[in-house]
Amino acid sequence: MARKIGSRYTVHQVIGRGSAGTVWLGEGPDGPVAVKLLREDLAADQVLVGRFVQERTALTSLDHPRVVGVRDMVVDGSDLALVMELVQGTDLRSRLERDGALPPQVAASVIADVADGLAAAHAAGIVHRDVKPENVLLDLAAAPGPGGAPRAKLTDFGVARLVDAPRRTRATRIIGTPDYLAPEIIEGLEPRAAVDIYALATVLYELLAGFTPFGGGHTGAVLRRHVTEQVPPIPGLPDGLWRIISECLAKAPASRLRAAELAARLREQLPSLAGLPVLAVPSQGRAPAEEQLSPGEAVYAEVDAGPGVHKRRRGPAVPLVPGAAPDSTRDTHTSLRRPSAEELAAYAAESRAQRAAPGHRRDRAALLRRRRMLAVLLATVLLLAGAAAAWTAFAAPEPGAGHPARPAVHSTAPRAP
Ligand SMILES: Nc1ncnc2c1ncn2[C@@H]1O[C@H](COP(=O)(O)OP(=O)(O)OP(=O)(O)O)[C@@H](O)[C@H]1O
Repeated sequence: MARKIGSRYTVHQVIGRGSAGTVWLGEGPDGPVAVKLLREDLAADQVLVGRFVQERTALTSLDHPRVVGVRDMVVDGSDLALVMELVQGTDLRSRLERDGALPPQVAASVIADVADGLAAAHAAGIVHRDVKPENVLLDLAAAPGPGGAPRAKLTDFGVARLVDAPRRTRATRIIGTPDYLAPEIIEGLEPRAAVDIYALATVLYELLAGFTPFGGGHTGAVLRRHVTEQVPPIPGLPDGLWRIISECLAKAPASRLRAAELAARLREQLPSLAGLPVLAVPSQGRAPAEEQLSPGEAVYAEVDAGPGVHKRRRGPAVPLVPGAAPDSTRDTHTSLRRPSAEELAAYAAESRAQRAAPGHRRDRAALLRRRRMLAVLLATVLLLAGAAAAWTAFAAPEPGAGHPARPAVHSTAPRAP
């Protein structure tokens, strides 16, 4: 069923749904387009409509091959629509769900593409603020890159900014997707370009390992890990790639690479990654349902959408606006209470205390004891094996002497007379 959007566009068919609206396949004066029709309750929000109009120039003028172009923004009666370049392909989340982790060269190439798009946006003063696999589209109509990697484009520029109207960005709330949130956002600082780098490095980690470095379990626990924990290493990951990931996941925003540097450093690695298979990484085993929250974590594990929603990792979308029904089957933007400075300090103290706790120390001591016993056992086995070999060599009887346990070795050469 065709439907008119403004005076210039017609939409025919739904091609996707997100938490902010529905994406349609459409037609405009210059050919096919994708039209994101924002939800009615968002379209009725006058503050949002005002921002929509305000942001029009910035968003429509961002023109880069690695960014899904916003062609137009339409405000028409109750319709609020973003008209976009149509990408023939799929999004990175669907690819991850279908195939699991990607070979290192393919992962690095996809992320280098997205970093190029981010570099253009950052140069134009635009921070994305919601970089995640859902917002990376794979252009399957374009010729593939190194190792057959699909060409990637970053989308949803500005949607987080638009919906993030002033009344929703009270100092006490965070909007974003917990697994990809930079620590400084959790700590209440203004999001700058470095938050996109942190989120993109998290996506790179996820493409390589099959899971995000700090995700899993309760939202409160995820946020605490971003602020207090070190990035878990990925076994078998080449050093060059690991260094890039660690630099971009630095807790201090100023220590992270810039987008253009990230793209260049990843491309330098591509030749050495050729032919490497998908890494076999054991999962972190953070089961969402069973994880027990510490008292500190419970403090900010509170989500607008209602009790229980934050317990799911990949469940129905958490809507951007309280009360709206999620219309996607995927975890997406989350609005949650930002912890105060005191709560964060309490978190760090809790983490330290947990590490120093007698139980933790007992576990560690038991582990060390087990390791020592194993080492002693191994040394004994080696010693015995060595002794047996020596005995075998020295105690071997002379040819012809015979030995009850060992047959003599007879030479087949004719004996000298
Ligand atoms: N420009 C486009 N061309 C082709 N398909 C698109 C385009 N934009 C979005 N889509 C498709 O529509 C789906 C929904 O996109 P949308 O941006 O609304 O949601 P999302 O990013 O998955 O979630 P959220 O908006 O909640 O973050 C995407 O998964 C993608 O498959």
